[in-house]
Amino acid sequence: MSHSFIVRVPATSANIGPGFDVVGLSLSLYLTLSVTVNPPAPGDPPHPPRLLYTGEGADEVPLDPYKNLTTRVALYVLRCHGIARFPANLSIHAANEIPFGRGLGSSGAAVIAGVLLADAVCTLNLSRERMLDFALMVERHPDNVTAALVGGFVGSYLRELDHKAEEAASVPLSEVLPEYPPDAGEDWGMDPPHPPHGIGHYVRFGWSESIKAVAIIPRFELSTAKAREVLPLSYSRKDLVFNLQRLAVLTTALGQSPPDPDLIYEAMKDKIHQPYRKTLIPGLPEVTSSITPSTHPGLLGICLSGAGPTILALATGGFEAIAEDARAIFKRQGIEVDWKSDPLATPPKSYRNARGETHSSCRYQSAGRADNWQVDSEEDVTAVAVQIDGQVHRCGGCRRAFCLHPADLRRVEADGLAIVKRKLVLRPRRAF
Ligand SMILES: Nc1ncnc2c1ncn2[C@@H]1O[C@H](COP(=O)(O)OP(=O)(O)O)[C@@H](O)[C@H]1O
Ligand SMILES: N[C@@H](CCOP(=O)(O)O)C(=O)O
Repeated sequence: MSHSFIVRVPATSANIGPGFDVVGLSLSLYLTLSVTVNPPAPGDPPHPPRLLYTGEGADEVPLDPYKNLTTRVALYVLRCHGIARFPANLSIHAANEIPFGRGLGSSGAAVIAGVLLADAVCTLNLSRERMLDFALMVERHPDNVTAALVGGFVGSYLRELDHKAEEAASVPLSEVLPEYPPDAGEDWGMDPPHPPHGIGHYVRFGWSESIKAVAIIPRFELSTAKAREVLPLSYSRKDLVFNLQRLAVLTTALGQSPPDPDLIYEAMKDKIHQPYRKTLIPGLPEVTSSITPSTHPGLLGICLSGAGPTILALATGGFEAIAEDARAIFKRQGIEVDWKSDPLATPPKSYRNARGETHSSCRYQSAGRADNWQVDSEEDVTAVAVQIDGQVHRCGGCRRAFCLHPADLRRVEADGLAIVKRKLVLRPRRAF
């Protein structure tokens, strides 16, 4: 019988000003993998994984599963579990809404999608923590991958490892994800470096429902690696204290209702990365200094998103004026931008399963096991199976239904997807 499931991973905005390499916020733009494993037809040899890619990055992303970031990460996770290859007759359609190299966590999402793909396709039953270990072997700052995996506004740190574990976690990326030569045989790249256990630790902060995000996205790419090269190796105590003071205030201030613009605007300033990146992003200092809560009512704070060049504004209103004025500043520098606000907004609701693990909200909630969900909110959850392109999709874990929060259910309905099975489950206590 054929088996299909969907993995859905959100974009993220890292740093939020002072939280360099520490905080991340998931956003409502997604990388979605529709995955099908078909049994081989009698007499047909099993075919290798087929990758189809649409949306952002489609013209540049490799479709060879041994070269594509998501499938290479999946293969790395499988090989750490002694599984040499993907299941036969695997087809993956990646539909991507996250632009590459803009500071919206496209690579973090691709890495998390690879870990979730491996987990679902070979039923590895990895815990959230173990998934994070694998992701952190590839993307070594935890801010994006953690927010992409668990959803919401999160802070994370990397545990201090003992010498042996430190060595294991510091192997060059080329050994974790080796480039596959064209003649790579089945055993090639086997026995990769395994991640130490418990590398990353995180906490989710509160988020005021009235705060929305506006992303102002310049039409040029800036690789995160390049934007990290311009950063110094050491900082003055004054600059470190400047950031620490603001970060401590920011993580609580963004959860308060109503949010306080004066407190948040100042708390989103930074002296650790943005001043050094302004050479790569003409217009950055003008945008962050001239768009303020007094010039733009509704604005709470404004910063570089991740390594840039996207600008992230947090606001309760006045989205268009913020974005259009930022556009005018960039235009004077000869840079065109696109901007998105609602539904690029509140972090998705998250769900907790019986083991207390939280999952980022997926439209079809399939990025993990859907068994025995405990729901964070008091709202009802509906279990559905949906039909996409004539195929019925169910949860990657229990394969019986997706568990949808009402907002996600409305989105499924708005997308016009055929819901082939539906059951209302009020705060489920056991698998259905
Ligand atoms: N969905 C994807 N599938 C495969 N590779 C991807 C995907 N998303 C991003 N990448 C890779 O990651 C690169 C961008 O990563 P990076 O420079 O860290 O920028 P950012 O994460 O801010 O978008 C892309 O150029 C591409 O090589
Ligand atoms: N903390 C990192 C975050 C990079 O995020 P990305 O979305 O640009 O990949 C940094 O600032 O370098």
